[in-house]
Amino acid sequence: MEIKGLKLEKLSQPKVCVAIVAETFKDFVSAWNDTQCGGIDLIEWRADYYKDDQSLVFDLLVKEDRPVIYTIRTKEEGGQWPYESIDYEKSYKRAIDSGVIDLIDLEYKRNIPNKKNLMVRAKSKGIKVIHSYHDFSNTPTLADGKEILQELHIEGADIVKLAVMPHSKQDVLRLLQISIEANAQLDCPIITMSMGKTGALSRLVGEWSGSVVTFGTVSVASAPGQVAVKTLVEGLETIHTLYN
Ligand SMILES: O=C1C[C@@](O)(C(=O)O)C[C@@H](O)[C@@H]1O
Repeated sequence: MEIKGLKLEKLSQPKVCVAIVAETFKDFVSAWNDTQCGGIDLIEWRADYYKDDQSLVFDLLVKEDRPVIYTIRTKEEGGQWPYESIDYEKSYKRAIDSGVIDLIDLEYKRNIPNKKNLMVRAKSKGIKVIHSYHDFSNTPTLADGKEILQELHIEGADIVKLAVMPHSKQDVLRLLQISIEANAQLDCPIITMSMGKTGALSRLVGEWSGSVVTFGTVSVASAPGQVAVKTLVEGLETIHTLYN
C-alpha cells in the first residue's frame, strides 16, 4: 500500500508516526513544528484533544507532505471525546471532505453511527481507513486477538490496528504472536502494540512481528509506553540491518 509516496509493506521497517495531541491551534502549530525533526514518516492528528476551530488545522495541513491520519479517540479507548457527542460523525465527515487527510482511524468497539457510510465516503476520496481496537486493561488470548483483527478487516478496513495493555512479559509475547499469525493470515497491513513500559519492546520489532507503523513521541505521548522518536528510529534501523 502506498500513501503520498510512503510505502506500508508487510515485514519491512515500520514507519514512524507521531500523534499531535494539542488542545489549541497555537499548541498544534508548535507540536507540528516539533515533528519536523526528521525520522517521522506520518503524523496523526488526535482531534479528540482539540478544542479550537478545526478549519485552522485543515488550512495548515495543506502544507504537509507526509500522510496525515485523522483520529477521534473516545474516553473508553484512551481518548478525550465523550462518545455520546453528536459531533462525532460530523467531524469525520468534515475531515474526509477537507482534502488534506490521507487516513482516518475509526474505533471498532464504539458503535459509531453510520460507520459503514463513513468508510465508503472516505474510500471514495482515496482516503484509507484504519480500523482499530484498544484495550487499556488487558491483552486478549491468542484466539481472541486474531479474531478481533480478522473482524476489523471484514468490516471493511484497509489497515487494522490492535493496541492492548500487558500485565506481564508473557502478555507482550502473546501480542507479538497474535501479530505474527494475523499478519500471515490477513491480506491487509496490520499495526499492533503492547502499551506501557512493559510493552515498549513491541514498538520496535514490527519488521519481525509484522506491524507496519509504530507510534513514537517528540513531546507529549498519546499513549503509555511510546518511545522517543530518536531512540525508536535507531532501534528500527538496527533491527532492519539484522534482516537485510
Ligand atoms: O491507536 C493508536 C496507537 C496508540 O494508542 C499507541 O499505543 O501508540 C496511540 C494513538 O494515538 C493511536 O491512535
